[in-house]
Amino acid sequence: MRIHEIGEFGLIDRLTQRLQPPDTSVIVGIGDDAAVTAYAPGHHVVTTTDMLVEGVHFRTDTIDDRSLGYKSLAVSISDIAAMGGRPRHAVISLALPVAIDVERLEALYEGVRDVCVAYDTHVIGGDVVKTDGPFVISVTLLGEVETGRALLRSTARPGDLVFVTGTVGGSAAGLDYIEHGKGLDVSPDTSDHLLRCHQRPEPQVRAGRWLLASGGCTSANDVSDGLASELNEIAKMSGVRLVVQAEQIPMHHAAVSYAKQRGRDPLDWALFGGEDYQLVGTLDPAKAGDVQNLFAKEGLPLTIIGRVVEGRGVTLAAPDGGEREISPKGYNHFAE
Ligand SMILES: Nc1ncnc2c1ncn2[C@@H]1O[C@H](COP(=O)(O)OP(=O)(O)O)[C@@H](O)[C@H]1O
Ligand SMILES: Cc1ncc(C[n+]2csc(CCOP(=O)(O)OP(=O)(O)O)c2C)c(N)n1
Ligand SMILES: [Mg+2]
Ligand SMILES: [Mg+2]
Ligand SMILES: [Mg+2]
Repeated sequence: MRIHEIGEFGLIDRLTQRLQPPDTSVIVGIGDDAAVTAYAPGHHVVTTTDMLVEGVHFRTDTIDDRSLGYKSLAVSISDIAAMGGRPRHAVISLALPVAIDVERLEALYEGVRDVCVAYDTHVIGGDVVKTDGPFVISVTLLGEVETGRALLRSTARPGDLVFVTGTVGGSAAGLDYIEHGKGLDVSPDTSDHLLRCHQRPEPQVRAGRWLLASGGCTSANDVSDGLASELNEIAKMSGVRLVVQAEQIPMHHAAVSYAKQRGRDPLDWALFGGEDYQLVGTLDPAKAGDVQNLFAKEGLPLTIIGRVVEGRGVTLAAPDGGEREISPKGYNHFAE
């Protein structure tokens, strides 16, 4: 069905029908000039926004519409997780080429509902406009964090340990598989994992909440542009140098085995690929053991990959003792 058959308001009705009902934090939801929301006492509001543009962030051959809906919010939920917060309310704006099928947008909103249910988030409004350009999805997400407790990029200190949650490199491996992997003999387990990493990233809200609660996390950032870029952000904003051991960087065996089939170094995907939506940051060395025990008890993977020293920049150390500088190369929208 074409959008002109139901009009702007018909479309909004069809899409918002797919969302979960609002909770008591939504005082005025979809339907009025603006939404009114309540936040828990003793909390600050955490706000983040990101755009996804067809051709830049996705194509119809790289992701299905329902996963795209899921991922559109997941990338913003990840930023709230990196602040140690809880996601609460989302605003979604769509710039739509007039020929786009309504059914595609309905599938998109089923994915939006899936991720909202999984992360206890409510869509409280949005906007739809037509465009002669590409399909654009813009998400603004509001969350909450205990007053004065947000995890920052700027507070790592010499002596701290560097950690990363989960595994990295899987999303870039997934995109490579979509674009180049079809003729290769890749096991279903491997392709399932890589596709899931790229198309259905799971933002690390629980990890962020435990990092905050532990009192042992001295800085955090989420991995959207690649580990190299995110580590450099922490180093720059904290005025320190991070020394990372290459062989400690956690990569899933699916990404490692697929890289071998492609004749690629999986470490390049981990460092420079991006879209892993894991958390990277630093721990107070006196509390790092407790944080590791806590994460083990909660079944949340966390790996120590290096340490913080005086200076600036990021060093990658190899097992043979060799060291090289890791520039903030990664996904950069305006790189040459
Ligand atoms: N057009 C803009 N106007 C104002 N602030 C912006 C703009 N684009 C990005 N920022 C801010 O710059 C910072 C870094 O952005 P970005 O690298 O996109 O962060 P992230 O990778 O976590 O999404 C954020 O605080 C973001 O809000
Ligand atoms: C078709 C397609 N090409 C390339 C990519 C890879 N890619 C696009 S944007 C991006 C980085 C993350 O997006 P960005 O807008 O920089 O998010 P932010 O850092 O603001 O969170 C990556 C790795 C992709 N996902 N899909
Ligand atoms: Mg951003
Ligand atoms: Mg971020
Ligand atoms: Mg980016």
